[in-house]
Amino acid sequence: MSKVPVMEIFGPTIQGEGMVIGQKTMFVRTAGCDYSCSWCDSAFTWDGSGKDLIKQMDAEEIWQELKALGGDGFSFVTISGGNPALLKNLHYLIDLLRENNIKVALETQGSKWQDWFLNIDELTISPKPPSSGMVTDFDALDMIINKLKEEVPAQSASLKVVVFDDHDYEYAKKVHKRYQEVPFFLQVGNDDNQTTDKQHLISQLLQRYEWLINKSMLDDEVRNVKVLPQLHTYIWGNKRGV
Ligand SMILES: C[S@@+](CC[C@H](N)C(=O)[O-])C[C@H]1O[C@@H](n2cnc3c(N)ncnc32)[C@H](O)[C@@H]1O
Ligand SMILES: Nc1nc2[nH]cc(C(=O)O)c2c(=O)[nH]1
Ligand code: SF4
Ligand SMILES: [Mg+2]
Repeated sequence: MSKVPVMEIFGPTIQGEGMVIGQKTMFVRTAGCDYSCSWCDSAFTWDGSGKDLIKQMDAEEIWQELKALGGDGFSFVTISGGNPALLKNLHYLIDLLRENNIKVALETQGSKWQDWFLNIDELTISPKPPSSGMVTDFDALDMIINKLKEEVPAQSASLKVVVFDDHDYEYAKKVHKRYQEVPFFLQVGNDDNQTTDKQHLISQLLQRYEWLINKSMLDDEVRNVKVLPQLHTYIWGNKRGV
């Protein structure tokens, strides 16, 4: 059977980000990423610090672990990473979840295509702004968005750009203009993803959220946008596995 590297399985919790924010969901976080964003809040999936936690698991083992944690109390699973789009054989898990009437969401940065994207109910593509230190391959992203447009209903995919500063905001606008027909989300960047001082973190994040709201509300060129925080950080701060 085909195995994939799993970093953590957790839940039930709320989806804290993007198009289905607030949704009760389980999470499967895969290991490994082709990027190394300066502010990655899940760097343990790729920087070596979490390597002892990685388990090679097949679809059935992951499903059993999800059920052991979530019992009968879930109908939604979110796959994140790292970049789960590096894993060609993830389709075994996606198919097994769907056979069990589970809706599947997946988070990826839009650097790599997999044919199984077409079987994801809620696909979030999160291209990375300049503050990440990464450079977007717009040829790859064009290809991904075009394929999705041809094959699946527009509502099931969305673009989510994390914004830390003015440069990131300009980048986000460029992405929105390029793919106007794709639902577009701006997300507040967390630039202090190590602190355990939750109250301080929340007040910082609220200020950043207000900044991002003000900026986009005053911008006539950005009309159809949803501006969101990372909701889970307001409840649990930088805690892992929530
Ligand atoms: C950890 S990534 C994993 C999935 C995929 N590699 C990606 O980046 O889309 C999940 C989401 O968290 C976002 N994220 C990571 N670090 C963040 C931070 N410090 N502040 C806000 N969002 C962050 C990413 O932009 C992405 O949308
Ligand atoms: N609650 C919760 N919501 C999330 N949405 C996206 C997450 C991620 O790390 O991909 C995430 C996460 O780690 N926790
Ligand atoms: S692409 Fe996602 S997982 Fe990879 S480094 Fe960037 S934020 Fe982290
Ligand atoms: Mg996260």
